[in-house]
Amino acid sequence: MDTPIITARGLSKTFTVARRPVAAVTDLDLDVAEGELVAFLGPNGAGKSTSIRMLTTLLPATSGTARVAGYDVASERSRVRHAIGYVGQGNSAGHNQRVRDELLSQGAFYGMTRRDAARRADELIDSLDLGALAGRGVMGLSGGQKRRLDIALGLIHTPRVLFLDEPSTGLDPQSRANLWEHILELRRKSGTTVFLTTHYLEEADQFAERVLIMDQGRVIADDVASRLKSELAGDVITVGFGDPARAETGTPVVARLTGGDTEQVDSATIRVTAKAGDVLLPALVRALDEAGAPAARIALREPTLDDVFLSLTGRSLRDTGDTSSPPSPSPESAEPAVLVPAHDRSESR
Ligand SMILES: Nc1ncnc2c1ncn2[C@@H]1O[C@H](COP(=O)(O)OP(=O)(O)OP(=O)(O)O)[C@@H](O)[C@H]1O
Repeated sequence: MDTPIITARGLSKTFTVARRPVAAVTDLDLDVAEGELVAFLGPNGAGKSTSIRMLTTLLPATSGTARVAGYDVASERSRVRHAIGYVGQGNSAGHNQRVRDELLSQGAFYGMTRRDAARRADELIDSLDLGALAGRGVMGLSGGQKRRLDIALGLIHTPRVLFLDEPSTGLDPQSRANLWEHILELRRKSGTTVFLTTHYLEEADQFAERVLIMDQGRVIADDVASRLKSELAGDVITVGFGDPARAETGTPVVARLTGGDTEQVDSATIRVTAKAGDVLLPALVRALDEAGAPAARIALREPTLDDVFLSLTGRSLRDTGDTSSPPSPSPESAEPAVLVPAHDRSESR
């Protein structure tokens, strides 16, 4: 990798809650290349937002170091802030300006001339499909429209890196798909590095070039989604035998061929996980026939990132947190949706 645009070494954050230490992030090591699209995936409380908030200078680390766009997040905060865009979990609902004026104000925060800000605002209005809304008040926008505006606000100063904390949480599926189209299009055009957190497994799987899975403050997997799935989880094979006696005869055959632990679904159905299950299936069918326990039906499901999480932690991502609705932010973490360089409200923490 050429000089990474984001690096972290041993980055850690411990909060004190009711006089007890809470290790939110432990020893985060990270290298992100310029132009990469990286997703942080993990259950509620895994430490994703805390990591992003440290990388964006919103929160000082307890220990460790990080550099973003060539600058140290602790000693060169202002330079980091000028080089990055940050869109947090909140949204811009509280603002009462019109959409285009909101963008111009954001440009002014970054010290842009009015002319430059206007040119860039119009560019973003165009590429984020906000044209019909440019003269509308921010308050009246829908959730998806507000998120698109947030992203435009995060990009007004043409940052090299864009951090998005759960950009699509709370949006309906159509607005999520639309938002992603815009994120991908922006990337295609500008090559901006995008680092985001999400609860949605499918999003990370489909759009991220690299997925970091976080659990209990630690990164437990870091690779392209397809390799995580093929190497850390297997295909899920479900074999239905039609009757329990046949299942009893067939189960050891399935276990031997797949080398996996079989799991009983019901008295006549078992499930097992196996690598390259599609290659295994014909032999499995033959072996069961020969053993006198022919399968009545066989289903094969390719692994998901949830299976990866399950194989790494023994828990399902879907059980460990609500993946469909936004978590309520703790009062301590309440902050603006979009970072502006003038606000240093997290400095003292
Ligand atoms: N400001 C804070 N004060 C005290 N504890 C905090 C604070 N912010 C986060 N934590 C704790 O740190 C841990 C990690 O939280 P964090 O918000 O980083 O997780 P997350 O993976 O982003 O979760 P979510 O998906 O719910 O946003 C949790 O135990 C959380 O309660």
